[in-house]
Amino acid sequence: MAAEIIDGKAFAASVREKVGAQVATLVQDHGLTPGLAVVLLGDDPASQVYVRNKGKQTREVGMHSVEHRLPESTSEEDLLKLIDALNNDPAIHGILVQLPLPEHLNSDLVINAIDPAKDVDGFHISNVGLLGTGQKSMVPCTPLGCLMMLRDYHGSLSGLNAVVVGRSNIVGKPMAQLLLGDSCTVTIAHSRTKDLPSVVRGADIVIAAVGRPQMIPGAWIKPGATVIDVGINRIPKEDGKTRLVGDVEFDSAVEVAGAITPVPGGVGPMTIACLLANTLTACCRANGLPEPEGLTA
Ligand SMILES: Nc1nc(=O)c2c([nH]1)NC[C@@H]1CN(c3ccc(C(=O)N[C@@H](CCC(=O)O)C(=O)O)cc3)C=[N+]21
Repeated sequence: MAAEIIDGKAFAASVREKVGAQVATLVQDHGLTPGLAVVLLGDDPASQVYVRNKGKQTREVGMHSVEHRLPESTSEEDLLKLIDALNNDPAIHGILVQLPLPEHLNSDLVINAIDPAKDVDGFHISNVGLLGTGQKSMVPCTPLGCLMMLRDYHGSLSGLNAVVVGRSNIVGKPMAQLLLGDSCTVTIAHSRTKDLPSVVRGADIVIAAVGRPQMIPGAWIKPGATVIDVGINRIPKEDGKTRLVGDVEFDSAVEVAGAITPVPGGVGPMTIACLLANTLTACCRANGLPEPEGLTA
């Protein structure tokens, strides 16, 4: 029997609706408008895709949106100056510096220059440490979106075997922390993992975040497992155009899994919705207000 399709696009719309409602309350009751600043250097194609949808959605939920597009050649000094200005701007509650940064910049240094309270990507070393020790933090958007969909589908995740394929700082590692926080038994697999198919076959939950198109076939999936496909890969079609595929071979996996997220329309839209949720959270915390409901980890 074919898997249930987890509709990330619809789920993201419901998250944005919640965000929008709580933003309206903030504006009305407290005269506060959450503000998000996105800093983009150069013209990385993946980042372009992301920015296109993001600015529009930020305004749609009633937030203040600022975009800083800088040349690829921007110096570290100039970028740090901009971050410092945004850190000190009371109208800005969230700062996102698009990754990857150009080669000549040290991304660790740049990310760690962001005020951790405004680090809506959750990439600052303080937020990484807080998440790793189970303390209140800003949680990276993609793993947060995956967690929301998993909780919605399963109810409790307690005791489930979760395999995260991919060990990046932006998805794999924080995803593993969140699943551990929800009492999953977590395995982080990667390119050097021995017998990856059998590791994946042990999973009740598979998080595919390797960045290799259609790498995980249905034959690796345990029947009935939940498959969350984080990959967004553009591959050529026969007609010379391109199409988006995930890290999972959808057509075979959908026949075996119990539930699966599609690409596009799965994790991607949830990432942007969670960025808006994090901006709202940052605004509430900055003003000593209660955490937004149903939008944090
Ligand atoms: N600091 C930082 N944080 C990020 O979160 C970040 C980043 N840098 N750099 C670039 C990547 C890329 N990324 C995407 C998010 C959503 C979609 C998305 O919504 N995709 C749609 C498809 C869009 C299309 O049709 O092309 C979908 O999956 O359905 C795509 C890509 C966030 N990124």
